[in-house]
Amino acid sequence: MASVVELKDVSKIIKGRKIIDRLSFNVEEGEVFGFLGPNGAGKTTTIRMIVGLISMSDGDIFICGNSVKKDFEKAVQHVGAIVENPEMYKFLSGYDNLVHYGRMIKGVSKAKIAEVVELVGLTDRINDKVKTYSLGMRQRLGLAQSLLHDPKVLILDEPTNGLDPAGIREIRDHLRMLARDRGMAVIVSSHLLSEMEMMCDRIGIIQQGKLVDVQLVKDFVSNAEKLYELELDRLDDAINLITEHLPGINLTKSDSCLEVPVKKEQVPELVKLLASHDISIFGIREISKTLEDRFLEVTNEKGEL
Ligand SMILES: Nc1ncnc2c1ncn2[C@@H]1O[C@H](COP(=O)(O)OP(=O)(O)OP(=O)(O)O)[C@@H](O)[C@H]1O
Repeated sequence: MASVVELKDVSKIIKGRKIIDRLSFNVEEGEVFGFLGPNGAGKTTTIRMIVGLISMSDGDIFICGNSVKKDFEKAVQHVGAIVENPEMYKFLSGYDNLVHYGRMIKGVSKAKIAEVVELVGLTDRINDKVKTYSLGMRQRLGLAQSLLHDPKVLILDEPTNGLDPAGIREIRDHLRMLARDRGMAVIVSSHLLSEMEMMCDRIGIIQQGKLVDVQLVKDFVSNAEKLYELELDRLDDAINLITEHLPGINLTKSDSCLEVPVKKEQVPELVKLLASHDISIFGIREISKTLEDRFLEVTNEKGEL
C-alpha cells in the first residue's frame, strides 16, 4: 500500500510554546486512520497543518509525495477536508449549494454532483433546502462537497461531533465505504473512543503534542491484558497462589468469583496452577476490554491526561 499522507518530524510552536512536538506518521490508501487524544492534545492543530490552514514550525508533510511546504498547490489538490463547519447556504437546496461550490472548482460536471450525492446517500433530499436538513444530513452534504474534486485523502476533524447515534452511524458507514471501495485515505480525529474503535483501521494516540502510540485497532485491543472472571472454590487459597506466582497482580474478589487481569496466553498457565493445587474451576469468562480501557491505560502510562 502506498502512503498518501506522510508527516515527518512536524513541530508547531505558538507564542513560544511547543504545541506539536516532532510528529511523524503515515496514512495509507484505503485505510481509515483515527487521530485520538484528549482535549488540547493537538489534534486540530495537526489537521490544520496537514490541510495548509496554518504553517509548520519544523518538519514537513507530504501528500501523494508532494511537500506541503515546497509544493503547496500540488499537495492540497489531493485533499478533501471538513475542518471547520462546512459553509452552507441554508436557504439554498443541497444541490444548489454543491453547484455553487462546484463553480469554484474547475471541471465539476452535473454527473459528478449526482455521483457524490448518491455516494453520501442524499439523492432523495438533495433538492430540499439545507435549513430543513438534520445535522447528520448537513454533515453528509459537507462530505459530498469535499468529494467533488476526487481527493485521494479525506480529512475530518471530529466528524461525529453533535450527531445522534443514527447520524454517527451514517457518517461512519460512509467513511468506511470511501476507504474500502474508493481506496481513499481517511483521517478522522476524535476523543469519542468507542466510535474510533468501530470506524478506524488504525489509530494514533496524541498527547501533549506527541504521538504516544500508533497501532492497528485490532492489535490495540487484542494485545491488551484482558480481564477474566474465574468462578472457583477456595477463593482465598486461589488469591494467595496467584499473587505468589504473579507478584503485583491486581485481583478483585466478588462472591464466588475472582477477576484476574492477564494476557490471553497466560490463561492456560493459570488454569494449570489452580488445578495442580486442587482448586476447582467452575467457569472462566472473558470480560472484554474496549479501546477506551486501552486508551486510558496507554495515556496513563505515558503521563497524566
Ligand atoms: N492560536 C493559538 N494560540 C495559542 N494556543 C493555541 C493556539 N492554537 C492552539 N493552541 C493550544 O494548543 C493546544 C492544542 O490545541 P488543539 O486545538 O490542537 O487540541 P485538540 O487536540 O484539537 O483539542 P480538542 O479536542 O479540545 O479540540 C491547546 O493547548 C491549545 O490551547
